[in-house]
Amino acid sequence: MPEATGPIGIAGAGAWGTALANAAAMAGNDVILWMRSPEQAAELAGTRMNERFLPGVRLLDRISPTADLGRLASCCAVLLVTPAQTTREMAEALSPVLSRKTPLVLCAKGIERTTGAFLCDVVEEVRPGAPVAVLSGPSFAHDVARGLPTAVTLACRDAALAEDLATALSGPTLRVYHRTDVRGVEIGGAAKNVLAIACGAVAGRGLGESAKAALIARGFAELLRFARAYGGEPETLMGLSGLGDLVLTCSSAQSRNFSFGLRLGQGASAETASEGKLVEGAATASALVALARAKGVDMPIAEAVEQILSGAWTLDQAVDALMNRPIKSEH
Ligand SMILES: NC(=O)C1=CN([C@@H]2O[C@H](COP(=O)(O)OP(=O)(O)OC[C@H]3O[C@@H](n4cnc5c(N)ncnc54)[C@H](OP(=O)(O)O)[C@@H]3O)[C@@H](O)[C@H]2O)C=CC1
Ligand SMILES: O=C(CO)COP(=O)(O)O
Repeated sequence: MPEATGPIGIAGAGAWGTALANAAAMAGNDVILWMRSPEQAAELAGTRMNERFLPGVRLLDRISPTADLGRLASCCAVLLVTPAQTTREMAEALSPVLSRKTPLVLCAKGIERTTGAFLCDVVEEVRPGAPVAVLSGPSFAHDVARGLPTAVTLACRDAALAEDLATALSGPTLRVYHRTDVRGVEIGGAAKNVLAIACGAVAGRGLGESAKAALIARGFAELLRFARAYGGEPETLMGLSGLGDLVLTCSSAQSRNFSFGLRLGQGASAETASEGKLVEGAATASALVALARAKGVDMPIAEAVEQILSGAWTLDQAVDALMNRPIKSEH
């Protein structure tokens, strides 16, 4: 990354984009925070608050909110923090704005639903040869924005760039580790959301803490199998962006994926359980399961989530199906 040659750009001013803007500013960077709505940009510039997505958190002075995508042209790196399913359209919009050398850091967690493509591959299709990185790990936006201690992983195939980006974004309360295993890091983030829906459903149905722990452990086995089949390194999945994020998301009602599952478990329909919030696991489940099937990877928990979301199974049928699988060796 060209050192200190410009501000950090953030595309997307939802909860995570806003939290990352504050974290990047706290790490000593000027930050340009882009959002699509000029009204929202004016409000953020005036009040220095993002009440809709991150209530109670003040934007640091080094952050410039804008609705002008062209302002990101001056940035030394841009973090893309819009929902996973908007990655292609955002990469296409950013492509003419950014220099070929500007790294795009993907912060969404998911798989493109319509094509089954990993998000890095989507971006490489749109910006062939331009640097792409992934930031993922256990990190609730509210925790990061409140300056609570958090650790995440940033992966880029270019090891030196991964280190530069991790260093630039690390601050007093956000610690960014770096890796070159882009695929492993993005798989961890995408798959844990689907598994968190299952954990939430178990909690919502009152099936007990033991069942939840079993789901986390067996879900992690699924994650490892899937990652191995698609070229992720097992060590990555054992780290922050795999096990770390799986445990966080599967055990807290702060997670939108877990809460969505919780409401499913309490009897809500898949249509109403999101309560209008972004639930990345629901958007990614069918693509994850299709990719698993294509390589013969056994992912019974992810399959059960997909069957519930598609309306093919009730939650009770899913539990029966999981409990009545043939007895086998654990590993
Ligand atoms: N929240 C968290 O704790 C964390 C979230 N993430 C990941 O970050 C990603 C974003 O999540 P989060 O910020 O929480 O989501 P939010 O729902 O809080 O915000 C989504 C943002 O994306 C914008 N957006 C939606 N669609 C488009 C589009 N088509 N073009 C441009 N902008 C768009 C929204 O703008 P508008 O208001 O105009 O619709 C909004 O600013 C997800 O993939 C999530 O998994 C990762 C780690 C932590
Ligand atoms: O990814 C997250 C924490 O690491 C946020 O999870 P949710 O999208 O489920 O809220």
